[in-house]
Amino acid sequence: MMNCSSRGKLSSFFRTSSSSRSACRQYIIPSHQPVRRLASLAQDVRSDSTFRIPIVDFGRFMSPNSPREREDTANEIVAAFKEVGFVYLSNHGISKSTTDQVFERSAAFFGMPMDVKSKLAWDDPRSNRGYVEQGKERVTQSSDAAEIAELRAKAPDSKETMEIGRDWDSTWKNKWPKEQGCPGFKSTMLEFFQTCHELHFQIMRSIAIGLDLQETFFDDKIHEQYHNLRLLSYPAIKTEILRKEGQARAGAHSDYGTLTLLFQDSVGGLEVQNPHTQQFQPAAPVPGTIVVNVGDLLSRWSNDILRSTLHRVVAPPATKINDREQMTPKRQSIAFFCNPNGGALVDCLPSCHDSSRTKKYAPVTTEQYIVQRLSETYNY
Ligand SMILES: O=C(O)CCC(=O)C(=O)O
Ligand SMILES: [Fe+2]
Repeated sequence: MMNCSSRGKLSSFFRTSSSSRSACRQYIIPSHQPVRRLASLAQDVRSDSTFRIPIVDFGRFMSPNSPREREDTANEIVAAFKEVGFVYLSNHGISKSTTDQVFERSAAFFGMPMDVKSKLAWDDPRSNRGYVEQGKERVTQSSDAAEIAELRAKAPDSKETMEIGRDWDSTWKNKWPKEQGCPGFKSTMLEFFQTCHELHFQIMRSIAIGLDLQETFFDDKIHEQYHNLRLLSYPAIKTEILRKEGQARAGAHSDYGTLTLLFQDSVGGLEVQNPHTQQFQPAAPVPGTIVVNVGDLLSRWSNDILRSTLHRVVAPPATKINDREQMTPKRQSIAFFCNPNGGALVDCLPSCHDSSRTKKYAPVTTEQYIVQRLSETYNY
């Protein structure tokens, strides 16, 4: 597997890809020279009937046929993030067997008895590690403590999660279950954490190119793995409960960091707000792809040129249990929340402001920003 020190040897990373296309190509040394260009806005996603989250073939970035193809792919990704804030990435280099194994170990974790999981409880937003039982988090855009507490009491998110951070942090320790309680859990999650970190690193390179920055602009600002791997489990629930006013598996929210890599099972229910009409549209699972979306810190870094788009998880088409009642099946997803380094100062990117577009936000460090957001939405 690739690590930070072997970043140059990307072809070996992609040899594990299921894509024969990427497997047989040679990695091309970055040749991008920044050129100032005006943002081009696609027009075809602006009505609800044409709204779509584009599918981008990331193999064309990682193992391109020409430097031009690589740059075109970077531009496609950035265009999607400007317009929609979301893309589906295909040929991303993470194999199906890897994600199957992560989903399987995640299901085994949530299947453990509650008293075992409770001993691993999440208890501090600075750590952001551990098990979160149903009702503890209410994702929302509100930052008013009283309003969030009321929402949490009335309509808590119907999900449980397990949060995992970098394992070598000197201050904060991951809360691992005992090996015999959930065999292979820790090693599977640690390997996946590294794999997702590496993919984030490459997507950020594509964003640098698409924003006319040096390709390596973000490298030393995102290499410390200040990320959060979140395993999500949404239990089966009567559909009528989910359809009540304000109820959802996860309420409408944006994510906090640079990018989120989202792996979902086949159940569905994820919806993304069309930023042009404010209507929520399904982001149905597309086999073999990862959903990637921009978070608030990257949006802020780019002076809102890249969109951090609201999304939520609601009831997908339901299964009937009798004439009157329907059941929404259980659902699993895995979100890898990518962040800049904790101490990185997120100040407007050089290519995102000039005399006609001034800086909208004060600089903030990643740590200040993320801890503030987490303390607002959790009850602990
Ligand atoms: O479960 C999903 O599909 C999305 C979860 C999500 O958006 C989040 O945890 O931030
Ligand atoms: Fe999210």
